[in-house]
Amino acid sequence: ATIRRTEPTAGSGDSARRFGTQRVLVEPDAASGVAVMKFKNPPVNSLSLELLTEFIISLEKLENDKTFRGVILTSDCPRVFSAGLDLTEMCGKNPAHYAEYWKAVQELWLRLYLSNLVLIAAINGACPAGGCLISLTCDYRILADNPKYLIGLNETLLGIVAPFWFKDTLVNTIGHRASEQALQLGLLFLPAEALQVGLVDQVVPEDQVLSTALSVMARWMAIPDHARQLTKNMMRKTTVDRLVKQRDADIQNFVSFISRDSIQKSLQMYLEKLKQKKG
Ligand SMILES: CCC/C=C/C(=O)SCCNC(=O)CCNC(=O)[C@H](O)C(C)(C)COP(=O)([O-])OP(=O)([O-])OC[C@H]1O[C@@H](n2cnc3c(N)ncnc32)[C@H](O)[C@@H]1OP(=O)([O-])[O-]
Repeated sequence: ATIRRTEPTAGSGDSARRFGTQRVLVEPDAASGVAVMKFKNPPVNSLSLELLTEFIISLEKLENDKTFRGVILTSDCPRVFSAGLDLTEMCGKNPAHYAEYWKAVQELWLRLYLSNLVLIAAINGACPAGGCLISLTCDYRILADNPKYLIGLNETLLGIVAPFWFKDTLVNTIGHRASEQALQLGLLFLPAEALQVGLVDQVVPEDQVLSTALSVMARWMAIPDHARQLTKNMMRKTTVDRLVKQRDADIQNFVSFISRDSIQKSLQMYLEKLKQKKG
């Protein structure tokens, strides 16, 4: 059954009113059935446990509200869509924390990848690693044309390995050979390169990212939901089932990998490098 929450929703006739949480702003438009969801976890929208949790709650709320058929994911932070998984959640913590964190990452991916909603990523900033993964779960990706807005699964550059379901999501989008290179080299693509390899569907001037997302959304919304949803399910369910079948093993695997001294050292060095870069 659908649980209605107390905050005003577009269904209550208050379509201009924002709702959401501290780190996930939701701008609903009841008339069109589209909500814009903006990540607001400054400075770089790293996917902390809090952001993941709030993201899952906001998504569930929209999924349960029949008013909404489409969601545009974008960033409220200037220049960054999302810096990916929060390195501080994976560094210097205990195994129980790593397990809880990883479960939340899995949960978000599982919900996004098979969402009944039309999801469009309006990528208005840098989009590495986990940020790229989120965009890859969407049905369509639009990237702002700015040479600073690199996108890709760069995990190997940090000395870590993208899990098999990150890999599957990439392979489903750009194919096996391109993924093989992109993953091993930890490639971060410039907008034109991302477009060429099929990592994004459109590159547009920065000030047109959201308006383009809205017009693309109109096209997707013109398709009967039922047929579109079943088709999406047909395309993606096998990939999702692979993780569902071995969720616990995947958590164990992550915990033992991330707890290794050598991995902790590389992550700490990477974080240090990020901090020094600032000065
Ligand atoms: C098996 C696991 C799979 C892993 C998947 C992943 O997603 S792994 C993730 C892989 N992700 C990456 O490789 C991306 C790493 N990040 C970047 O490349 C850049 O931050 C940027 C291009 C996103 C933005 O550039 P910019 O010049 O606008 O910003 P800036 O660089 O000056 O940073 C500002 C502050 O944010 C901090 N911080 C940054 N990222 C993270 C993070 N993920 N987490 C936590 N903190 C992070 C940074 O230290 C600094 O902190 P300070 O000094 O204020 O205390």
